[in-house]
Amino acid sequence: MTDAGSTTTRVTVTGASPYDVVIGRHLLGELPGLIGPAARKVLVIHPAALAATAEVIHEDLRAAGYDAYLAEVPDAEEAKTAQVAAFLWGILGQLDFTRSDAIVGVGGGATTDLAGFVAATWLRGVRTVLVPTTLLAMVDAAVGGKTGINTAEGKNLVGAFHPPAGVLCDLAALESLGRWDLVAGLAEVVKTGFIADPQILTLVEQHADSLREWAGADAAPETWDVLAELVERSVRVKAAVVGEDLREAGLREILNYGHTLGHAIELSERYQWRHGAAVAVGMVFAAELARLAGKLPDDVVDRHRAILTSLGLPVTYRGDRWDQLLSAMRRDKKSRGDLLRFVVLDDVAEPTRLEGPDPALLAAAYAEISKEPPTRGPGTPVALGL
Ligand SMILES: NC(=O)c1ccc[n+]([C@@H]2O[C@H](COP(=O)([O-])OP(=O)(O)OC[C@H]3O[C@@H](n4cnc5c(N)ncnc54)[C@H](O)[C@@H]3O)[C@@H](O)[C@H]2O)c1
Ligand SMILES: O=C(O)C(=O)C[C@@H](O)[C@H](O)[C@H](O)COP(=O)(O)O
Ligand SMILES: [Zn+2]
Repeated sequence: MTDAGSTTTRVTVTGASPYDVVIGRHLLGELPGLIGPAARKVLVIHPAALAATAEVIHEDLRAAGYDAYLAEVPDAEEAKTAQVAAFLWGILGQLDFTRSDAIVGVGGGATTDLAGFVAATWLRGVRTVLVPTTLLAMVDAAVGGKTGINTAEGKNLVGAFHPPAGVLCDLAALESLGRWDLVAGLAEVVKTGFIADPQILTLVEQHADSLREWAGADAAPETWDVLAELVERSVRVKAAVVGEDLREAGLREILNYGHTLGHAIELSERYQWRHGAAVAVGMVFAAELARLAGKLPDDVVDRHRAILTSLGLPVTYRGDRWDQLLSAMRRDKKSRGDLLRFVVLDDVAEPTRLEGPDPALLAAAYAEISKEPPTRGPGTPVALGL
């Protein structure tokens, strides 16, 4: 237990409908204020793992005078399907939800992506408040209004830009978060460091051991303090970027660093790898690509491997999947026609784009990160990607 994050920080995301990302502890009391007086009905969407938190929210909202309802959805990527979205549309329809009503998403990034998507599409858009409960959702998924679901062909292929009315990052939620989910969230934190905030990289390098061994409620106060600073720094970067470019016309693409290959790996693994683990491999691939293109110095590529490995994140992927991965990467949202486009770095905090790289360059970069396919013997950890 700790009092880290006991002070409340508000980061405003600017744009047509500005909103606050609130970071602190014991924030649920802020929910009615964010939902606003116009709503009468509120649907609280959550996975089973967050049932107790969702029930507290449900009771609070009822006490505040709302007609509140709970909808439990499948865990993790199982939630990000057209079938689950349709299940929720059915509930909203049966409950006569109108445009003045609201949706609350409580959970990790998969839940907030789904809840945001359902809010974006119900009656072409209703108010949504997000309560992220994983590190990854606090620093990235719940902020910025990118919502979506997967299809059989790939990750997040269906979605909408629909900013929330507010985001509550209650750090106390991280007390119950498992070690590998914390580490997966750190991959996006490290991404933010490489694209925009070198101090994040320094902090992670200094505290990698205690972060990797995340002990939740039993973590040392110093580890909590570092985590609170990492959340705030990451949210500030994300807020600044999406405040300037909500619809990913240009600048926002930098947040996709490592995701071109990362999403292809997630598809290849049928979503049994954590998102952050796939993005970790994707960042090393992007770094190798930039190095081979004569952009990125060797030491920055080495720094990618060192920092990700120190957290226990993967930096290689099986060598026998290249054709499949290349084909999946063509459906990346940054592609334009036949042109594959990658976010790469010229240096730390100097993101740029590499457009239409030579296929031989891509294959050479992949050779730098590929390894033999794993043997699935007894004791081989599967399904983690970590
Ligand atoms: N929209 C965006 O801008 C954006 C950004 C980054 C990632 N994403 C998406 O976010 C998803 C990954 O998010 P994630 O890493 O949070 O995964 P997740 O939502 O699958 O959650 C990981 C696991 O943690 C559990 N969990 C959640 N909160 C918990 C808590 N407080 N205590 C214990 N267990 C808890 C969940 O039930 C789940 O099993 C991916 O679908 C990715 O595409 C979206
Ligand atoms: O907010 C963004 O923009 C991002 O790209 C953040 C990513 O971490 C996130 O995984 C996002 O969902 C990827 O978006 P996509 O457009 O590549 O599906
Ligand atoms: Zn991501």
